[in-house]
Amino acid sequence: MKLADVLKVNFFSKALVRNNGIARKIMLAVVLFSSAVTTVITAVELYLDYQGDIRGIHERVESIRKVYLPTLVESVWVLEPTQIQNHLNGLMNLGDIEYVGIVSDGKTQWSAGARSSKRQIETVFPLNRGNAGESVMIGELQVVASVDNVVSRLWSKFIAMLVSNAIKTFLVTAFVLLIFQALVGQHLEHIAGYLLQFSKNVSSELPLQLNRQDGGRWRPDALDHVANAVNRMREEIMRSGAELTASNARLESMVKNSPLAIYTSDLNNLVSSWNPAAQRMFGWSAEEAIGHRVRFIPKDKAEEYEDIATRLRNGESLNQVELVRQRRDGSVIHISLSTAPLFTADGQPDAHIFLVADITQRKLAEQQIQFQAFHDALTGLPNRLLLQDRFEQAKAHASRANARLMLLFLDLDNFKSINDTLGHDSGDTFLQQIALRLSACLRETDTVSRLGGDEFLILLPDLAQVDDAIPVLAKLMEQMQLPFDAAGQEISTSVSMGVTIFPEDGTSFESLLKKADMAMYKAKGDGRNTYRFFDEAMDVEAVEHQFIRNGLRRALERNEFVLHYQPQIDLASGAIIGVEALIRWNHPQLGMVSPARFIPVSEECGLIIPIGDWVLREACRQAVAWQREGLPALCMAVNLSAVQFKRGSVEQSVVHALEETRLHPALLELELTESILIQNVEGVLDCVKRLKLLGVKLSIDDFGTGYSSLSYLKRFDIDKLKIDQSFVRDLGSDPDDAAIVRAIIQMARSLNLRTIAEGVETADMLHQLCAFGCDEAQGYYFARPMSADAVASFLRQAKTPELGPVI
Ligand SMILES: Nc1nc2c(ncn2[C@@H]2O[C@H](COP(=O)(O)O[C@H]3[C@@H](O)[C@H](n4cnc5c(=O)[nH]c(N)nc54)O[C@@H]3COP(=O)(O)O)[C@@H](O)[C@H]2O)c(=O)[nH]1
Repeated sequence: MKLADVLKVNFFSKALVRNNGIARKIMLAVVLFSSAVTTVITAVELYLDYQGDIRGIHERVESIRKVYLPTLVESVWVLEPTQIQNHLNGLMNLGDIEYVGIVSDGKTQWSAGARSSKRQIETVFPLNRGNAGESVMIGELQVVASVDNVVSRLWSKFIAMLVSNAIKTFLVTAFVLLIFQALVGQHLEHIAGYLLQFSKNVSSELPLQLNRQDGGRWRPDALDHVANAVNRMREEIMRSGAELTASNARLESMVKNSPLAIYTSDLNNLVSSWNPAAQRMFGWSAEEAIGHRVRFIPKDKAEEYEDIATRLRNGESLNQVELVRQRRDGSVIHISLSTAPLFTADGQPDAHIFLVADITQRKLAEQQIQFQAFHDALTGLPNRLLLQDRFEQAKAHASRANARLMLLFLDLDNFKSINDTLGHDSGDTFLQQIALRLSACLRETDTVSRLGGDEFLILLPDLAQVDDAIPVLAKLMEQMQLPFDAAGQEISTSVSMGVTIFPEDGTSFESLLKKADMAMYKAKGDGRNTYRFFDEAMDVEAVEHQFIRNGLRRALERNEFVLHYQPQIDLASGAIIGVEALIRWNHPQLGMVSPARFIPVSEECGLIIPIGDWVLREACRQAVAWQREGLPALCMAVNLSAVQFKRGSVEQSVVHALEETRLHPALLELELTESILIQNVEGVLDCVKRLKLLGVKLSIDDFGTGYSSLSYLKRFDIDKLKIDQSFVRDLGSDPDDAAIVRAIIQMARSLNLRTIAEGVETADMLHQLCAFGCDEAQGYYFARPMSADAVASFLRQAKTPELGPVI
């Protein structure tokens, strides 16, 4: 815009002044400054003028003294009134003199003019005349000068100056404004317009160009600097804007693709944003959720929700709080919630952000793990941990109520053989049925748990007295004997049960459990299918049991076992035809320990397998050793445990022992118990057949105490029956025992089996046995079990005591 164009603009146009604060301020500043300066200068000028005018008056009055006074004095001396009056009139011509008068003798004698002005300067000159060398005062001259004219003149001058200065100020102001508008204002407006446009459309605006020619003497000037700064700012904003856009896009993508549900709500809990994961997690779409309160609080969680809402209102943040919510379809979802308040620019909370992870799977897994941690996987029954927990609760209650608790330790009597016979799957089904039946026998407040294998533990709480539980025990025993159906197979079983009572038998779970276990073993030992209450004697047995169990493995490693041998006599010839190998444990502290004490323990813990192998090898080795010493070949009888048949490989052990020692198989006799032959009949039968094929002999130990079935004697191809010493012991006194012994011998003869009587202690017994036709005998009457060396000596002496006219 050129100056000419600017001049076309009305000074007081909207653009220039009315809506232009800067212009107004410039105008005001120029006016005020100019006015102030003008006023000061004018005042000084007027003051100096005033001083000059007053000084002029005084000079004129002074000129009267010098010029007019001598003439006037002469005129007054000679009293020439006309001349005096002319003088006075002449004085009136002097400027600003408005009155002159001559006062003599106290009276104004002559005067000219009048005192009319408001402001006056009055001067009095004495009229002195020399006369005869003396100065005589003949009157005085009063001169009054008016100051009004001076003031009036100055006032006019002031007005003129004011007007001229006002015009000058106005013109200068207008000029300054025009110059400002031309040089600055229009460009500022242009910059303002540009920035306005830029703010509306940041990305598409070109750089700022000022509407003026480039170059010039004083360039670059402030406007160029402003324009450059605006352009730099534009670039910075565009760069930041691009970064912000990219960052926003990233953030939006993150929120959109986040596996976490992310949503925000205002302070009234109205949802303000809702990402796709929130839709997937809760079932409400963004359209349905935004602007509403999402109803995902289950009814029973209202209180918990209120608590959280209060904490949020108080500005708290929550970090990974685990909660239960419900989806749109009402299904339950477990979530981990983190939330924090959001703030406005001035720091006021105005919303909340929520980050939610779906932890349903994890929670279910945790519940599953929790369940598994406290339950038995096969039967679903509580496990030992849970039972212990319930025991502790019941104990606390019983202590307060002075009541009793009962702990029952159940063990199935024949589960091992059921498992072996029917297979593990059927065994598992069977255990599940046991669990169901046990649970059905009990109250809701009782707890049945499975310890593992075929062991169950039952807690009966709140018993007023022990007798109250007797019907429960009887019912359990009875129910367990009813047949079970496992995978289409009917199975019969029974249980042995040990019972302990709180507080009589102990107060801690561990001690009651241990004692119940002992009582259960006692029940087993007493023939199974029964229950036993714990008593202190069991405790002693159990301690010893544990002591022996702990020492058994070490005994094998340290060669603490030895074999003793008891001779077996042929009653027809009186010759020693064999020995029975009987194991002993040479215990470092207990001395020689009887097999009756440790064999059952070794059977229980499985160590009977390596021990049995050792016995076989050692017995065979000794038999060969005696032969090598030149002693007669003896038949070596070795006891086999049922456990060796069940868990070990008897056949392999026998083969190894025979191969290793080169003992003739016909000189090895294996003593089996009846119980071995009735378990897993087919398996044992095969094994026994193979053993027979090897050429070894088989005898049935303790015959008469078990099933005494004739059929298996035929099937298993048994060679000899060993009549149990319990019948032999009272042979002379108990006719029943005598009848049994005779019947066994007769039956054996009819089956072509040999018989041997064990526990023969007296000659009477021997004679009676001979009379019944018994083939062989063994007992203290002939010899006690003895060491290998003692047997050798015994054989060498070949001294069989009083066999008499043996048969
Ligand atoms: N599986 C294995 N069992 C074994 C082994 N060695 C022994 N045993 C079994 O231990 C039980 C106890 O045996 P033990 O203390 O050796 O008693 C035997 C004899 O000492 C005893 N006996 C012999 N004659 C008499 C007698 O006149 N009176 C009397 N009171 N006792 C006598 O009898 C036991 C022999 O019994 P048995 O085996 O039935 O012939 C015992 O059951 C042994 O079987 C082993 O190595 N493995």
